[in-house]
Amino acid sequence: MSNPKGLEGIVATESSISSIIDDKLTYVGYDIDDLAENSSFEEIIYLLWNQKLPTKSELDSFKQELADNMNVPQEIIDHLKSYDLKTVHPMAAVRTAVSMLGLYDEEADVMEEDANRRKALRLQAKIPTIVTAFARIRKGEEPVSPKNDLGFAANFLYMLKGKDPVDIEVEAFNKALVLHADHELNASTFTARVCVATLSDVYSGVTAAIGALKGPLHGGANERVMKMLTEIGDEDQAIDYIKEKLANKEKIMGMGHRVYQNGDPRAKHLREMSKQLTEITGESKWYNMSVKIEDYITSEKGLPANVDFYSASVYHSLGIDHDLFTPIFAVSRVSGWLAHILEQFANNRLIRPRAEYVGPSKQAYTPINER
Ligand SMILES: CC(=O)SCCNC(=O)CCNC(=O)[C@H](O)C(C)(C)COP(=O)(O)OP(=O)(O)OC[C@H]1O[C@@H](n2cnc3c(N)ncnc32)[C@H](O)[C@@H]1OP(=O)(O)O
Ligand SMILES: O=C([O-])CC(=O)C(=O)O
Repeated sequence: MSNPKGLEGIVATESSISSIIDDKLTYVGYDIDDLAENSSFEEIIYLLWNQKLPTKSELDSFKQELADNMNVPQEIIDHLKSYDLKTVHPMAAVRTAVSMLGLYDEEADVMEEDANRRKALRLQAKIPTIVTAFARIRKGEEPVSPKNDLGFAANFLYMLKGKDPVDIEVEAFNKALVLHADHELNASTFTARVCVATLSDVYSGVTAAIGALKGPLHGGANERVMKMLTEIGDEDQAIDYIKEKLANKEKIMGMGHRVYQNGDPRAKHLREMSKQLTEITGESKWYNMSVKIEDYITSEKGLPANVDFYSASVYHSLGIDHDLFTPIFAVSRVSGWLAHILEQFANNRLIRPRAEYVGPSKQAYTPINER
């Protein structure tokens, strides 16, 4: 039995949602560079779920449907308020609240395609409300209801900060959402597909995926990148800090990728945004430090920056708390998870690989009082 560690290189399914071929990323065949420059995040969700770009009227009504579904049940807000607000990580809060959402959805266990699509829309619309409500509650502030006339990216920033965001913030945040939306069979998407392939429900699939995204080898890296930059503090200290980490065999967060050999095509967009935004905030040191680290790791270890590396200084420049970076990843990636869940249901078979047994064999059983 062949057994590549971490399933490296194994093709586990067919998919028509996104592809990574020769270091190029496409969503439904559209190059990520074109989408990043031109699309709204709502257009991307529509594309991933329907395998086509929307017309203007399709997009308008899709945006309206999302805006109409953003409110979450008061019971969930009350539940968020009941957590230990000093210690609970927002990613754990979101994972729990998304699972709870299923309890308040009458269609949670209805398995028809139309019902699954309706649930997908409700989930996509409500996750930003959950993330921003928790962010405010733990600061002693009341959650802010979404504004029906704002787009998805603007609404997130509005609900987070309680004031209308400026255009450059909305533009940057929208682009970050577009860049994080889907990524072939990454660990959290695979988790979602494995979960629903048992014919479990959409809420279970997304809850499982959030759990997988939370880890530092996956979506949790973006928060750790900012922790590292903050620890370094001064750009002149960056290389010494990195050398020490490498000498201790520690990984540099935001660097390296299982699939890309010559660089993650999303990183250059985030790098440019980081440059622009840190100039505006007067904190170019975060960008300069990141460039130094990237150059060093790339030349010393041949490892490219991944999507999590520059997103850290982008979100920091937007005034977002560092432990919200991974929940924001989930706000975007849920669009991809849901697309994959719908695709899995459309052509389902249980996902059940094998393990190569390497434990002891032919053991003689010893009764408990003789051990
Ligand atoms: C959205 C995302 O999920 S993007 C990824 C986010 N995660 C991170 O940024 C965490 C840091 N990066 C990593 O841990 C890895 O590069 C991963 C998890 C992304 C990919 O890992 P894998 O393909 O499994 O590679 P693996 O971890 O086996 O590393 C291979 C070699 O490169 C080294 N390496 C890989 N990434 C790094 C890194 N970031 N820093 C230092 N060394 C690294 C490993 O130590 C290992 O070296 P060795 O062969 O001498 O033992
Ligand atoms: O594809 C991966 O392994 C991780 C990643 O970059 C993503 O999920 O965006």
